[in-house]
Order: sequence, then C-alpha cells, then structure tokens
Amino acid sequence: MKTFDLSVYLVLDPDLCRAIGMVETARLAVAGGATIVQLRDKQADTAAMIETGRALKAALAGTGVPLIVNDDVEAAIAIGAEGIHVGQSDMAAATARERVGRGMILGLSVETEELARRVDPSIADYVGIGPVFATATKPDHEQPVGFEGLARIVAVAPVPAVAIGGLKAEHAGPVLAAGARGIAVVSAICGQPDPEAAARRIADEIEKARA
Ligand SMILES: Cc1ncc(COP(=O)(O)OP(=O)(O)O)c(N)n1
Ligand SMILES: Cc1nc(C(=O)O)sc1CCOP(=O)(O)O
Ligand SMILES: [Mg+2]
Repeated sequence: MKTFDLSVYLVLDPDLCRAIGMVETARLAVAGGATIVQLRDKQADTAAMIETGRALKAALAGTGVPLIVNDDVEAAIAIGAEGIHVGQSDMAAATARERVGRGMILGLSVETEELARRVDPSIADYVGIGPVFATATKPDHEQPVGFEGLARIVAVAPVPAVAIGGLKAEHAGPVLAAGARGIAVVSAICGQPDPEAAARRIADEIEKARA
C-alpha cells in the first residue's frame, strides 16, 4: 500500500550533513518526528546513490517512514526505495511512472500554477512547490513564490502538496494555512547541532498549526 505523510519532509544533502552523515541525520530526524526522507545528492553517480540509499533504507527499516530518491529512477529501483522525486528538468514524470510501476510514490516539482494545473494525478502522488523563499541550498532555484504564491499553486494542484525552499519550523503554520500538507526542509535539519530536536521543533509546529 502506498501510504505517505508529507508533514515533516527531510531532504538530505551530503555537504550540509557532513558532520554526522546523511544516514545518522535521517535516523535522528525520524526519531524527532520526520515523516518522509529524501536522498538528494546532486554529485553522486547511480552506484554511489545505491550504496547510500541501501544504508538509508536499512536505517529506516521498521519506522514506517518512506525513503524517496531524488532524480535517479534506476537507483530508486535498485535500492527498493518507496519513492522517486523528479523535477521539470529531470526524466519526464510519465516516463518515470512507467519505469517504476504503480506501487512507488512519485513526487513532482511544480513552480507555477500552470505546471500544477497540468499535473496528472494518475502519474504523480504529490507535488513539491517552491521555492517559497530564496535559499542558498539550491542556488539554481526558480523565483520564490512566497506564501501567497504557494496558496495559489496548491489550490490548483490535483494531488497533495509539500512546500520547500528557505523554510524553518516557524513557517509550518503559514505553510499549512496555504493548503500544503507539510514542510520540506534541508538546512533546518541537516547540519543542525541536534537534528532530532530540529525535526521535533518542526513536528511540534505542524501539530500546533493543526490543533
Ligand atoms: C520535496 C521536493 N520538492 C522539490 C524538489 C526539487 O526538485 P527539482 O526541481 O528536480 O530540483 P533538484 O532537487 O533535483 O535539484 C525536491 N527535490 N524535493
Ligand atoms: C531541494 C530544493 N528544491 C527547491 C525548490 O524550490 O524546488 S528549494 C530546495 C532546497 C531547500 O533547502 P533549504 O530547506 O535549506 O532552504
Ligand atoms: Mg530534480
């Protein structure tokens, strides 16, 4: 069964996670309340993605937290990951869906209302919308959309949305108010002195916003 919870979406980055590593960061973040984890390593080849992905998969075993692989469909399949995330410049979502089959979670990045309207819910399971704010983590990001832009894009997306880009725990309230199901972060968890506490802060803010 394809179940996933976008509430606290950790996107891993090998440079920002350097001090304790991506696997330990993920383990701690999940202990703090991360609900979904993405392996994102823009420098790694498929073999390296598979090696890290298998270690992550082992670390997440038994937690119920799905592992999503960024960009690399073949690595996702080899890892036995629960999902794949593709953007507008990656393998086309329809092609990725054909390759991974119905059972895998498929996330698709959309940066505009036009792109969100065109999402086929038989192909994508969720959309990642961003950047909400400018961020140094992804220097090649598109124009920030802010909370108002986020709300406009969420409103026309036919699948659940997670917001990304420059987000911190204190943004959980406005992100949920804009209609997104959760908050995706890199630097708010990766490289923080205590990734477990950092994830817990986000989970607490999400819970507060839903109360
Ligand atoms: C949850 C989530 N949302 C958006 C993205 C960005 O994907 P993409 O536009 O393909 O950019 P890269 O991450 O590949 O640089 C994401 N990874 N995750
Ligand atoms: C991976 C990614 N995708 C983005 C998008 O806008 O699609 S922004 C981003 C990086 C988000 O990092 P941080 O939480 O440190 O700001
Ligand atoms: Mg991509």
